[in-house]
Amino acid sequence: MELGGNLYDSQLTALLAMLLIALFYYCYKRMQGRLLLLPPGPSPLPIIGNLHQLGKLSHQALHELSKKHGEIMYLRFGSIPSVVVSSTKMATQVLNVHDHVLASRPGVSRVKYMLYDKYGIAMAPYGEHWRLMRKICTLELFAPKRLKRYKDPRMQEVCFMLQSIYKEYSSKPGGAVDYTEKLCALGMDIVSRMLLSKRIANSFDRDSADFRALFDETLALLATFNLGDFIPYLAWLIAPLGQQGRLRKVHQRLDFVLEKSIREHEQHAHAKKDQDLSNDLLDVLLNIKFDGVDQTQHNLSRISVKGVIADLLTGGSHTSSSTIIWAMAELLHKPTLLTRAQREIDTIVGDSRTVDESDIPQLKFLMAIVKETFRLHPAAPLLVPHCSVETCELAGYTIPRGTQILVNAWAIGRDPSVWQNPLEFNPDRFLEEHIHVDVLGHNMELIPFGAGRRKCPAIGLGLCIVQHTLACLLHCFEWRLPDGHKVDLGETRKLVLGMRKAPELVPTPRATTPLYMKTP
Ligand code: HEM
Repeated sequence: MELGGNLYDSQLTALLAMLLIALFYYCYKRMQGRLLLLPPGPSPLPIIGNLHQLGKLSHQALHELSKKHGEIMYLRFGSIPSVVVSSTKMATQVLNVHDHVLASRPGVSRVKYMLYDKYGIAMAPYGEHWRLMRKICTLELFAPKRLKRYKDPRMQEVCFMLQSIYKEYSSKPGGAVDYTEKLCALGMDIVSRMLLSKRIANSFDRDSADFRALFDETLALLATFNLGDFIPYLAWLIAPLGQQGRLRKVHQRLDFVLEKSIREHEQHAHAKKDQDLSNDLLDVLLNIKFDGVDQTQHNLSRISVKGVIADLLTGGSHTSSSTIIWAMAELLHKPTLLTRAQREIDTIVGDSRTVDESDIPQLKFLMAIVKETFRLHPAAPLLVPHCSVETCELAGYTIPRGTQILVNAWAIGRDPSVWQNPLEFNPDRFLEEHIHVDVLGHNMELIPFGAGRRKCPAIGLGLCIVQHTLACLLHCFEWRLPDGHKVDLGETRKLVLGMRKAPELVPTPRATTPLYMKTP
């Protein structure tokens, strides 16, 4: 009893001490805020700051707040000082004018546990390591020559998906098909074949099935809201029981699977060289040598190889599929657009072959549909958080060092001062008034891949997967909603921006459905 009482007293004292420290820190930050000219924003509460104002769809909540507080706002998420920008002008300041000081990433404890923290690319702080990783991605992994080399596996995966839609149609003509799961599997398998030469979604081998389950668990854990990420000094107190342990366990399993893949690749490296077999991206990473500070040649460290692979699987798998799912939903919502897109594809491609990636530049309306989808439904509505490496001035306000910067690409895509009838899905705007706007980061009004130093290094690949897959779906099948159904364009936010309820769709093969698809 005595021992229990003492333990209780000491826990209570520790808690009170923590709360006092938190209160002191809160007062100190408020005073500091008054001394510095910080951007305007809603008043924070002690300890949690503005977390209570985020809701489930933080991009929407921040958009609403920006209507009141302006295009640049200062908030605190727990103990994380944050600036949110919501206009083309401010995005230009962040991603172009001050890009060199705002191109770092904030540390998030879950990423430390789950992925490889600063050793990969996506969450690496701005500095030498990130520069090296970025160079490798740009010159080695996603260079146009390399992308061309992986065209066949991409085409095979798209055909595999179309075939599986046809199979499901044949087994229950007139019934809805699970096309969203097929698209998610497609996104994963295109990336995993490029990276590891194997499918992790559509595979019957046990290792791949384990990999997929593990990967899904990793993504789910990364997407879970965790108060401890925002109030790290109280994380031990508020983390759900056992969560840290679970994160560590999943990471250990992921590490084991990646380690196994690396060992297999190392074992086959010599045989591949001898037989001149084509390399996957893991082979490329394992073969990379770079100049160390002492001008000697070093291999990329093992933890960096695993970090980059984990980042590419995470960043590359669901981004493309969610965009295609949104595009299909918008087209079913406005079937005249769907028919127009099919007519265009039929004219360019005809009915004797499937769409090839090289057809895309001629499919102007299809490209406009994809841009319009990116405008209204960017997969990463707040991009990936940036962070300031030093104190700087933005639009006359002070942005202290270590501030998290969020760019609300979702809000910018709906800004009525840029887009006429912004909420209307109207691809024609990209054939008329906004014909010169691209998604490559040149035009700040449309930045689904970000812009500046940290923009997505795989824009070419992401765009190609979305445009080509969408064209194939429209070319091979007629699509309709089940009788009595309507499209619900509500959102949900996991790691990427998804549909609250993706519509069920019923396919019917078209005259253009290739014969090979119909043969078992
Ligand atoms: C439709 C598809 C995609 C979209 C919309 C998309 C979007 C984005 C966005 C918004 C960012 C953050 C930009 C910023 O911080 O300012 C990003 C970063 C990144 N993306 Fe993508 N992405 C897509 C596909 C892919 C694919 C297929 C891969 C790889 C296989 C990939 C790998 C990465 C990586 C590694 C980063 C981090 C770059 C860095 O921090 O330097 N993405 N992407």
